[in-house]
Amino acid sequence: MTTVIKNGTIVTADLTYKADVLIEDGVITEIGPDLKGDEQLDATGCYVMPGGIDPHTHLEMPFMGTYSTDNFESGTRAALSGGTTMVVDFVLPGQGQGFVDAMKAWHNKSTLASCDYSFHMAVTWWGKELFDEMPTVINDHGINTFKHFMAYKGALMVNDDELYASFSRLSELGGIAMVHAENGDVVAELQAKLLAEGNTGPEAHAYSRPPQVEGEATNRAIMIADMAGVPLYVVHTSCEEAHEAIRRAKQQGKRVWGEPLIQHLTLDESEYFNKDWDHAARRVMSPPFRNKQHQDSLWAGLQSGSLSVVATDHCAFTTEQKRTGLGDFTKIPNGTGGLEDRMPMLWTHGVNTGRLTMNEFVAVTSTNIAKILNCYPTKGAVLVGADADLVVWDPEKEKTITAGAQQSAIDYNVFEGKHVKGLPRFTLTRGHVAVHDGEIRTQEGHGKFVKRKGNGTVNKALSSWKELTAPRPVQRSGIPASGV
Ligand SMILES: NC(=O)NCCC(=O)O
Ligand SMILES: [Zn+2]
Ligand SMILES: [Zn+2]
Repeated sequence: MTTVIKNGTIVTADLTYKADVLIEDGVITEIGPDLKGDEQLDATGCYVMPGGIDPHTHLEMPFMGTYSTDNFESGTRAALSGGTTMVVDFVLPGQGQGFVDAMKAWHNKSTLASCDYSFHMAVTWWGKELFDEMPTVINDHGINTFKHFMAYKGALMVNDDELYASFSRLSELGGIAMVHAENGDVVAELQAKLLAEGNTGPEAHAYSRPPQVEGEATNRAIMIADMAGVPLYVVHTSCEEAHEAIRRAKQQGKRVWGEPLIQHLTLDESEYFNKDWDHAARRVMSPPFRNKQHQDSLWAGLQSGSLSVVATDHCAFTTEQKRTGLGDFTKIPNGTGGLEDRMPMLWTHGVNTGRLTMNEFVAVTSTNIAKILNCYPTKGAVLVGADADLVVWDPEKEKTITAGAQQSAIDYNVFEGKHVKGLPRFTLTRGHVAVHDGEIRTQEGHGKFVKRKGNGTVNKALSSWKELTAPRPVQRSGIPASGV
């Protein structure tokens, strides 16, 4: 069966033009005028764009004594409802657990997915077993990105020697290093001090994680990655201090990308001062929301290209789960939702305000990350041969975000009451129409795992440069280089 999207305007990261799109067996087979298909989707007045890719989710994640509530079923349903057609989740090995063993658990959970997905691997400890397993993870299992937590001391955090060892191995193997960049030692000290002083509420979560802890760790990760010779992707960049470090590194030719979240772009720290404990605790995430100056810095980074991708870090906990931290803010499970709202919120606050062009919107929600992760143009493109992961975007469609109407399984929404203009009319996942003019038609299990090869173009360029500039002995006449 063929499907044709008719009368729309195609918007990609670099082009805007009128054409129909023909789809067969989940793939785009023709783009042009007056196409015909068995099923017809009317895109009059709409933009036909690559479906969103959210490269940062935690679905059914074991964390802080509980599991995040959205799993691959509700999480991918929420994604598709908001125009996102691929998610990338993090495999988290336990202490002493191997990569491959941990990956099996994630493959089991993800059979519920209704859109395509991929995995990053987390490096939560370091040792010979992981050193030996890294090649098979990249070459046989299709995971080329490895995340390191510089925070969550005593749990997921790794130290600088472990960072350097893992980054160096990734450099050899053509992988990409990722970091959650916060100085976990300083955070732990600040948490203890705040609690001792009687600061127990959710606002103390923000006090314990000032921009400096993020700026310091971001800069440290950049320098360690540079010494190891590996490209670096910094997740949830939330403040000017971290952005500044990334901007400077990019200007120096270092291969570094920064990822702001839609939450940090549109919600601010005043949320933590709300008198309602539940309201504030529901918004506890790391790094915390910041003030307007930091938000302006993030927007400017997206406009100028110093920041590359907008994600969600979707890690949703119910109010009941958040209440574990009543009386002690350090026990509030860290994480917020956003999968369904990322695209409409970014369109509303980015494109509708003139901060982003439509093409920039496509770049930061889909195409840039597809290139970074090495799955472009199968994903992130409107091209013949690409997967038909598409969103038919209606710029006139409006709604007010409410938890009552959301797909996520939790009982609130951090964007509650926000009005958005710009929503999907149709969302297609490999040709299957999962959202049909407001009706959700997702198919549990339709999603497939996306394997991603290592040694992408940036790895190749960086390793050529590192080889060219590597330390070499000076040849001196009469003195053997070996010193004997
Ligand atoms: N961000 C957050 O608070 N929770 C999810 C885990 C992480 O990414 O740090
Ligand atoms: Zn994180
Ligand atoms: Zn995360």
